Amino acid sequence: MNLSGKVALVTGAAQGLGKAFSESLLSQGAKVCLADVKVQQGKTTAAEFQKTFGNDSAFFEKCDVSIADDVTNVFKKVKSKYGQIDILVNNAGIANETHWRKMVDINLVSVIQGTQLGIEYMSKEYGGNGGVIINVSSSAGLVPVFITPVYCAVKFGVVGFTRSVAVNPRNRSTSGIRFCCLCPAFTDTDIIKFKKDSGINMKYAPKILKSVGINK
Ligand SMILES: NC(=O)c1ccc[n+]([C@@H]2O[C@H](COP(=O)([O-])OP(=O)(O)OC[C@H]3O[C@@H](n4cnc5c(N)ncnc54)[C@H](O)[C@@H]3O)[C@@H](O)[C@H]2O)c1
Ligand SMILES: CCCCC[C@H](O)/C=C/C=C\C=C\C=C\[C@@H](O)[C@@H](O)CCCC(=O)O
Repeated sequence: MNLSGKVALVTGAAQGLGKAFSESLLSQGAKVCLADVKVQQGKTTAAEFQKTFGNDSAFFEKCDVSIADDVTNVFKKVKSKYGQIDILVNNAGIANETHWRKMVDINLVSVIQGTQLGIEYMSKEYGGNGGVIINVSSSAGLVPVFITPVYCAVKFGVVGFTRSVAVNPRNRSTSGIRFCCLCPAFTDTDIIKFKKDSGINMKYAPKILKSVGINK
């Protein structure tokens, strides 16, 4: 696919799946804003991409998606630097059942805010070019996972929210935006290196991972 002339905003892009999505977009010609709360990792990733794809191809912006002003700010930054937004990937996420309110904010509330801002910036109805908004849920947004009930709840929420926005007749007819929800299965990134304070039952987590071929 040729994405030259297109501009993407990817949250949680410093590492893991967000980094991989960004690299794929860049390799197809898009410019990418890498938004993440991890400053050092984000800067390193941006420098790596600038070296491969060109200085103006990517930039890092510090953004904690659980802070509403940070999210508003990152959209403004992309618009002022690249002039438009065509592709939005609401990807940032954590797995932590202890700090579950924070997880709801990061994994669900920020996806809702990001999608609403995406519509504001991208919809043809408001002077944008249309495009695509991709919300990253999980296979755990489709099936129950007893060791992570809150993670499951928010990922089910992302699926329900995205599907509802996608079938809104107004969005379908006039926005020019496609709304997609990704539900990846286990992928070997930091999120499945369950930290001790994550509240995720370490007795069962490795067994579930092992059942899909990941030995942790
Ligand atoms: N790896 C898997 O098995 C898997 C499977 C299904 C879905 N997912 C989802 O994919 C997405 C990416 O996860 P990953 O696997 O790459 O894990 P990861 O931990 O490697 O990456 C998550 C990224 O999100 C960032 N992030 C966390 N909190 C943030 C915040 N408040 N503001 C901004 N950025 C923040 C992190 O700094 C990190 O760069 C998540 O939404 C996750 O739930 C992952
Ligand atoms: C444990 C979730 C942490 C986050 C990872 C991420 O989002 C990926 C989740 C993907 C899928 C999860 C599927 C879990 C299924 C289990 O409930 C169960 O069906 C597996 C049964 C294993 C067995 O005993 O055979």
